[in-house]
Amino acid sequence: MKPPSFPCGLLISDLRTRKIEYANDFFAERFGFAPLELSGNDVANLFTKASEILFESYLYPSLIKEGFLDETQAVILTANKTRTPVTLNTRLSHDDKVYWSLFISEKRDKLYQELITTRDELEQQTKNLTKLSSVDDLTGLLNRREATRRIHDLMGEASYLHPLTILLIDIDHFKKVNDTYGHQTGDLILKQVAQRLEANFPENHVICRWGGEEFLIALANTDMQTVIMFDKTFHQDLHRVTLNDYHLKVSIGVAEYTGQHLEITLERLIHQADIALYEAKNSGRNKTCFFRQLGIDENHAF
Ligand SMILES: Nc1nc2c(ncn2[C@@H]2O[C@H](COP(=O)(O)OP(=O)(O)OP(=O)(O)O)[C@@H](O)[C@H]2O)c(=O)[nH]1
Repeated sequence: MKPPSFPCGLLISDLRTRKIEYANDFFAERFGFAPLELSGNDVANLFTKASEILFESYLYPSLIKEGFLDETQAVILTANKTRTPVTLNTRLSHDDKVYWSLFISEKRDKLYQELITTRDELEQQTKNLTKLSSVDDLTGLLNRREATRRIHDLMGEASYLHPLTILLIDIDHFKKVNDTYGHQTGDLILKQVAQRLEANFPENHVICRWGGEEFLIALANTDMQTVIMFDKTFHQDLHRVTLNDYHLKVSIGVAEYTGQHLEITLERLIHQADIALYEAKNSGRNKTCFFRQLGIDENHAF
C-alpha cells in the first residue's frame, strides 16, 4: 500500500557527495519533478542562485559543523523553474546521511511582506503626523510649539560671539485689513507675509507663526549688522505687498541673547522682544525697535 503523502518535502542526501538518494512524493506533487528525477543530483541544484550561494557559504558548512539546521529560509526552483520559498530543517545522521524536510512558506513570506508594507505605511503616517503637529495650518510655517522647542535648544548654544536674536513681528492695523477686505483676504495676507519671511530670512533659522497676526524669527549666530540688514530689506519687501492703495506694514521688536545672563529664560527673552515691539507700535508703527536700545535694565524687564 502506498503511504499517505507527507505535507512537506523529505529528502535524504549523502553528506560528502551531496547527491540526493531519496525524495518523497511531495517533490512530484508540489514541485513537479518526475519520480526519481532528483536521484543522483547535487542537492545544491534545487536552490535558486542566491540560495545556492547561501547554501555553499553558510548553510552546508554550518550543517557539517553543528550536525543540523533549524528553520532556515531558502528559495528553491521547481521543475518548471518557479521560485518557491521554503523553510528547511536538516539532521545529519551517524552514517553521514543528511535528512531534509522542506515546508513551503509562501504564506509566511506574504505575511512578512504585508508586515513590512504596514510598517512602512505606519512610519510614513508618523512622519506626516509629526510634521502636522509642528506646522501652522494656514501659512505652512513652524507653529509656536515647535518654534519654542527649537529656540530653547538655540539658547543653549548661544554665546557672546554667537548671539541669538529674536524678532517679533506684528502686522500693523491688521484688524482694518480684515474689516475692509474680509477675513479670507486677511488669510491671504498672512500667507504672503509668511512667504516674504521665508524669502528674506535664511531657511536655517527658526521662522514661525507665533499666533494670530504675529510672527517670530530666531536668528542664530548672526551679528547685529546682518540682523539690521535683514530687517531693512524685509520692511522694504513687505511694502510691495499691496491691497488697492494699502501697503502692508509691520512693526518689529528685537531682543538679543548672548548666553551671559543665565537668568534670562526663553519667556523673558520673548518678553523683551515684546516690550520692543510695543515701543515700535507706540512710536508710530512700520518700524523696528531694539530692546537693548530702550535703556531698560535687564533685571527689570518684567
Ligand atoms: N484673517 C485672519 N485674521 C486673523 C487671524 N488671526 C488673528 N486675526 C485678526 O488679527 C487682528 C488683530 O487685531 P489687533 O490685535 O487689534 O491688531 P491690529 O489691528 O493689527 O493693530 P496693531 O497691531 O495695533 O497695529 C484681529 O482682527 C484678528 O481677528 C487669522 O488667522 N486670519
